[in-house]
Amino acid sequence: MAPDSIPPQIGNWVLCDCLGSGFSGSIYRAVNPFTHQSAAIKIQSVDHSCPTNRYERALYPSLQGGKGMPTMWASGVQGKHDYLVLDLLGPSLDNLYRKTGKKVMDLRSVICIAMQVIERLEFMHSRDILHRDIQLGNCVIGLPPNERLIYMIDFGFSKRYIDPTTRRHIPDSKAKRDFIGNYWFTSVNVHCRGKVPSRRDDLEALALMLIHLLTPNGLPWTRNGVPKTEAQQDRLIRAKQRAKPDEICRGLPQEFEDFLRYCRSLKFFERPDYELWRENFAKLARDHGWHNSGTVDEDLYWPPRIERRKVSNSLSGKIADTQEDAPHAPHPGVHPPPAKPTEQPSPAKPIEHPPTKPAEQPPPIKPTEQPPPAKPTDVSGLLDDLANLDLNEHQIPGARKPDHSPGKVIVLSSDDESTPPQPQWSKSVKLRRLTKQASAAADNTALGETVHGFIDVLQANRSRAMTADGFAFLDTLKKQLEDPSVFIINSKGSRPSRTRSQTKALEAAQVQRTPRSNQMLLLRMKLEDAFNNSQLAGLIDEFETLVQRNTGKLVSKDGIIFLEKLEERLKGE
Ligand SMILES: Nc1ncnc2c1ncn2[C@@H]1O[C@H](COP(=O)(O)OP(=O)(O)OP(=O)(O)O)[C@@H](O)[C@H]1O
Repeated sequence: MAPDSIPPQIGNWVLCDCLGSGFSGSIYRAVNPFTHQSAAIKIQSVDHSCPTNRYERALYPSLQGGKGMPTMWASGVQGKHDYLVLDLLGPSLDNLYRKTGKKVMDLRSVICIAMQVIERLEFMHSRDILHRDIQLGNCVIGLPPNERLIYMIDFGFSKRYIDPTTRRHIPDSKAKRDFIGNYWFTSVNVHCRGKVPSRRDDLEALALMLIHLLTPNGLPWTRNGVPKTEAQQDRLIRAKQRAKPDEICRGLPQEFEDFLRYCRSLKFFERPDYELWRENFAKLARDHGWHNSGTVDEDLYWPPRIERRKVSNSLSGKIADTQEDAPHAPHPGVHPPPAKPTEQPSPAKPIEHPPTKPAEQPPPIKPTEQPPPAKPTDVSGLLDDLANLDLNEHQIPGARKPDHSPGKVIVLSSDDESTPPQPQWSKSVKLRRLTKQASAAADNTALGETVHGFIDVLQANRSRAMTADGFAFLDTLKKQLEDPSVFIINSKGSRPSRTRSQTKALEAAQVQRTPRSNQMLLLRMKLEDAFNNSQLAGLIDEFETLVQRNTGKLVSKDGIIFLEKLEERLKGE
């Protein structure tokens, strides 16, 4: 049952058991009393600092109808609760893997996962969307009869990489950026080098996930759990960056090392050859005598049926591990603490959106019933395995345990937020409030207002130093501006571009100045020339980099002028 702070019914959906909670909120099984349809409802406080439900809501329509993409049946805001109603699905690969109690997963299952997830990513990418948080917990299987199908979930960090208006790929940037993703599988380029994620990075995360599944005790940098201090994070980054493909893939079929190398060889803009890699993995399966695997995704056996001789052929030395029935060594990692909803429900009317396209849906069940058990199939052994799996217990995984997943990470900055001195506190509170306002802003004018408030806060304090809260505010601003599917561009926001001679005059003026203020001046010029929200977001990114480099992260007078100009641009003044 939902806690008191969450109403027993949201929209047309009566809440039942809690399925899990994560970074952004909680997920409940829910039933529509009128149609008896069951679904999963993902609930997030509208005040959440990272409104991932809003981002997901904007992206889900583009993914509807795709194989292994959950259907969004409804969504809206009721009182303080932002909700998405999604297909009810089964356990995640993480749950299933741990349930087997093995140290490695059998090769056949890993190949099936590889082929299915490559297909999912191909589909997402064909719809212009990057997942950006590939991990075991975000791959789930369906409920019977779809228990062999892997679904992708959690698009809270996803992003369009093709601008819907210009149809251009997002630009690469040399500016160091904060990392979004998870500690374990996010690619080296994104996690360790601060690069902009693109299609290649989704695939690299998959490659690392597959290698992790085949490695006793997992990838080397995952063995100490999720880093809690900055020093631990740095150590993890170094270990990930240093690990050579041939070292982490030692003893595995060559395809896995080749796949990792292939992902790392891709250029930022390059389209991965999904078909080639599905075929490579299908061939690997055929080489092991798993002939049906040519048709790939129908062949996911779960939990893995260990075919001893075949696995031992290719994974010499690992077979002993796969057959071990000893209690499973904990699979290291950490989950972010579950978000505890604290808001009182409000009687506000829910806004429901009809689903774009109905998809395979588990048969409707009454609120108190458990979903039906797996039906017998003619695939030998599958039934036994599913019976052992105890799906009833695990299709409703409950609150996820700590220490089992790479968790979701948004590193905002290295600023120390702990125990701020007293005068800093009110600055911090104000900045957080502004961040909330920015994330709730519905147009550029409202965003401009928050920039105005931001300038006031910076100037009202004796120090114009940027704190972690300040960077968090700018990051929210960027996120709003970067995502055209979420954000509405203010029509007054466009402005005539400067003439060539004006630009020349400005360029001439800037050489008279010091190099750092040159850069800030240049940024101001670019601000005037920017013609869409996404460009403004890029400039805020550059602004942050410049401020980071300043001694004490001070915002210079030129920096304040930049912010004032930004406010003007947003308000269309
Ligand atoms: N459609 C669904 N059906 C059944 N269970 C689900 C569904 N979606 C999510 N879950 C469960 O809830 C958990 C959290 O879901 P999700 O990853 O979407 O939320 P999140 O708050 O973004 O979590 P995270 O912190 O992992 O990013 C999942 O791992 C899964 O166990």
